[in-house]
Amino acid sequence: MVLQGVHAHYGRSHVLHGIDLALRRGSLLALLGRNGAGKSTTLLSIAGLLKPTGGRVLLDGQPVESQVPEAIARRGIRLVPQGRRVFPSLSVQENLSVAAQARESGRKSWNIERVFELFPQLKPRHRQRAGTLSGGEQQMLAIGRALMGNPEVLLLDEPSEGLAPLIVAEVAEGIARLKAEGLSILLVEQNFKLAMTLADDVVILNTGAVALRGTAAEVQAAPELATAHLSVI
Ligand SMILES: Nc1ncnc2c1ncn2[C@@H]1O[C@H](COP(=O)(O)OP(=O)(O)OP(=O)(O)O)[C@@H](O)[C@H]1O
Repeated sequence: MVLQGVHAHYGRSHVLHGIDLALRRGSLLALLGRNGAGKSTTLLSIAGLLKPTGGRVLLDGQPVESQVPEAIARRGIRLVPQGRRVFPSLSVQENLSVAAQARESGRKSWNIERVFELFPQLKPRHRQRAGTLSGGEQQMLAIGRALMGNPEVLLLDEPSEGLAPLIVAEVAEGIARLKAEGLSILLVEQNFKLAMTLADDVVILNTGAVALRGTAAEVQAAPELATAHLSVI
């Protein structure tokens, strides 16, 4: 997936100023930056929930930026939004089954059992209402819902937010497995260390523009160049 010069506005407020990035197939790109840098807006623009006001979003070389969100999802781009947003009054199983969508992807298709293999602690809770799950379980369920659409590209918006370190490690383990299976993942994170354990490539935004880009190895070699643009060290 490639973004070429993507601009976005909220009303008159111009928040993305020509974002270029390339997510290589089967890799994980960490999109970092301070609060308000434009990370969530970038994900919303890719998913079609906020229409870009300029530029292109290409999936396998085909532009998708003018399509409606449902069509973009069917093309294989799925967003796990910030704050999870599972259906609180539906059970775990119902949350997953309503999200199921067959899609020709050339890889093993997702079903509820496979989601439970990825995140085993969801299985004993399959009848429990999603609103009563812990934050970590809700995050796992939100990722599972996206997987039920058999995506090629997963957009993850701060999956570690508000979770205890042990739970963060479990979610991260699941994300690493998805990458190993060949999914392409765009990960927005405030947790720099976590992002660096998962990333192949890094893009850092500052006030709606790319401030730094490189491979994870390049950023690891000179982390101060990255952390200068972040709130946390
Ligand atoms: N619905 C909205 N209406 C108007 N302005 C918005 C809206 N959502 C975000 N913004 C503004 O757009 C800019 C980018 O916000 P965005 O949420 O993309 O940042 P972010 O990097 O994801 O930060 P955070 O970590 O706080 O979510 C900020 O200046 C923010 O105040």
